Amino acid sequence: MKKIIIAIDGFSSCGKSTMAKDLAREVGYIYIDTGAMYRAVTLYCIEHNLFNADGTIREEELKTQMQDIHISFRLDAETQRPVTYLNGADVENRIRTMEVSSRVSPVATLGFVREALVRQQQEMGKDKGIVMDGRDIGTVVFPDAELKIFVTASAEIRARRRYDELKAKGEEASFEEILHNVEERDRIDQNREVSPLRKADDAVLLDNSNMTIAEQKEWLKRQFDKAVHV
Ligand SMILES: Nc1ncnc2c1ncn2[C@@H]1O[C@H](COP(=O)(O)OP(=O)(O)OP(=O)(O)O)[C@@H](O)[C@H]1O
Ligand SMILES: Nc1ccn([C@@H]2O[C@H](COP(=O)(O)O)[C@@H](O)[C@H]2O)c(=O)n1
Repeated sequence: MKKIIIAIDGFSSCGKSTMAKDLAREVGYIYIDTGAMYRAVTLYCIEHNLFNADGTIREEELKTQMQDIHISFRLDAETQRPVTYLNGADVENRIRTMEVSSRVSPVATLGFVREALVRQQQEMGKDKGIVMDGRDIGTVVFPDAELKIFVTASAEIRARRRYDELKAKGEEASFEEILHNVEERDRIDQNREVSPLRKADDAVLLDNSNMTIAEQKEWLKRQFDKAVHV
């Protein structure tokens, strides 16, 4: 069967990685979470004092240090889930904190950061057989992807899902703070100059506000089956 590229874009916390990961596992494709890459660069900035006290980024310093930032993914042998590594260290949990979530979107507005990460993402998908999720996969990273999905759901539903997830993990979380973060990231992602978040003209729109995880998984598998049998 021919191998294709599946680009899944959409708003923050709408279930992109859940459905992308499930599909990749089912059809034996590689899964890449590009948000994790922007989060890893943000963690690097936090740990190397590249944020000023007012929250702005020391852009020139980050630009010269981009060559020192090496991001990779490895599959956890036990969970079979991808784990994000930054310069050889497992940062999977550290990139999911509210601190990183609240600082990542400004980092992702920087053209030189995007150029470096997009280059790596294109290299990862050069042999196809990949499911990649993010904000610009169908528009910029793989404009010729055979299957493009754009996912959305109401901000309240997305924040509620993230809140429930954190609570289930036993983590402190405020619903209001999460809702604010989700809305603020959407605003920055949609309005940035470089590669703003938007639906590609040829992407299939999915509003999963009233869908279960199982339903959206089946829906995506049907889209995949159609795309590979063209
Ligand atoms: N249809 C659904 N119904 C209920 N919960 C869902 C659904 N889809 C995903 N979730 C849950 O919502 C949360 C966010 O999902 P996920 O991490 O896949 O979103 P995302 O779009 O990849 O987020 P981000 O933009 O932050 O990377 C997770 O807890 C996930 O289990
Ligand atoms: N292709 C992408 C992926 C992500 N971003 C930015 O990173 C933030 C975190 O992404 P998550 O998928 O983990 O939520 C996101 O809010 C974007 O600012 C991006 O710009 N392009």
